[in-house]
Amino acid sequence: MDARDPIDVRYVIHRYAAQVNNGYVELSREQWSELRKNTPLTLTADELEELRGVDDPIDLTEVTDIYLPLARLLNLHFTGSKQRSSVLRAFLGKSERRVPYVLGLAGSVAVGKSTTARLLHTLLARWPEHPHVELVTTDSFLYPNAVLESKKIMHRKGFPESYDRRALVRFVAAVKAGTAEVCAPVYSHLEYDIVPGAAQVVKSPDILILEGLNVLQPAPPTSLAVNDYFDFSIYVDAKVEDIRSWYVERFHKLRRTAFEDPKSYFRHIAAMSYDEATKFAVNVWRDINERNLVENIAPTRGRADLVLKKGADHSVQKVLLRQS
Ligand SMILES: Nc1ncnc2c1ncn2[C@@H]1O[C@H](COP(=O)(O)OP(=O)(O)O)[C@@H](O)[C@H]1O
Ligand SMILES: CC(C)(COP(=O)(O)O)[C@@H](O)C(=O)NCCC(=O)O
Repeated sequence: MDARDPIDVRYVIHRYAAQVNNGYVELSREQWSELRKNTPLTLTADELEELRGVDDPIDLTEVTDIYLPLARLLNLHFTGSKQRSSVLRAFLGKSERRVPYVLGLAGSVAVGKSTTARLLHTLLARWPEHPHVELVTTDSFLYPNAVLESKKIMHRKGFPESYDRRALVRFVAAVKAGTAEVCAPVYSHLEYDIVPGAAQVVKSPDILILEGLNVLQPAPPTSLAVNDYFDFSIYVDAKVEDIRSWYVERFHKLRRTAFEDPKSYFRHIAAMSYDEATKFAVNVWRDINERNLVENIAPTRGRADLVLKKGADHSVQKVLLRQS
């Protein structure tokens, strides 16, 4: 074909545009919020108060504009995957089997993943078909501090090597396979460690939400990654400078609340002055969390099906949705 052929030129422009957007369609907050259509708000302000994380200013407008369109999209996608799985079973001449739908949720420390995860947990469980939804955070699969210390990687908590990746993959595979009860360990933010002997029992959910820093990390060669089991994935994104200030502000909030608990790993921080605590938080952010964000987490953003881009005030300003 002649390179100057107008059709060919359009094709080239289309290819270029797709490359620029990396396969995503980008929607402004206004465009996205219109996609709520008639999805009902099933949450009260008091219930939202219970779900939001420390220092997360989320309100019902954010739920209506951002999370209801997302719940609608997930409902359509969930229905589509159920149909695809039925078609496959019918083709194989096998009886129907419920295959759990797995939703991955990634992003930096302090970006607000846990609020998003808890909110989706509640909204999805309130769909008319009342699916059984379970939420698991990947901190459950961090190695205990004693193991991190023996590996000399205590300062790398949250980096890919600080997780028992195989145990996490085995856990998700067992849930996906329809196992009646699958146990996950339990992590305590207060004690900053795995709780010995404690377990979260996941009982054959219709939907599993798996939230964590590294859920979009690719697998080493010849291994499987947790995201191989995902039906849909979301990355919560914001500017590094904004997340840094959210981390430090939250640290000060925790200093006056959780850190005052005698069981808190960070109880010595409660006795520090404001300036000392700021210095401590800024150092932890810079040496651990920002480094992990830049080196490991942000590079996985392009693997997500949907990216929620937050502005400095924590509200979602843009949504990127993968088209294919
Ligand atoms: N040291 C801490 N003590 C008590 N709670 C904490 C501590 N660090 C984080 N949290 C809480 O744990 C949850 C997960 O935090 P994090 O991993 O930073 O993810 P995100 O902010 O994206 O939800 C949040 O609800 C946060 O408020
Ligand atoms: C526990 C975390 C690694 C998050 O784990 P996730 O559930 O995302 O796998 C993180 O909240 C954390 O504690 N990071 C270590 C550095 C810090 O204390 O901020």
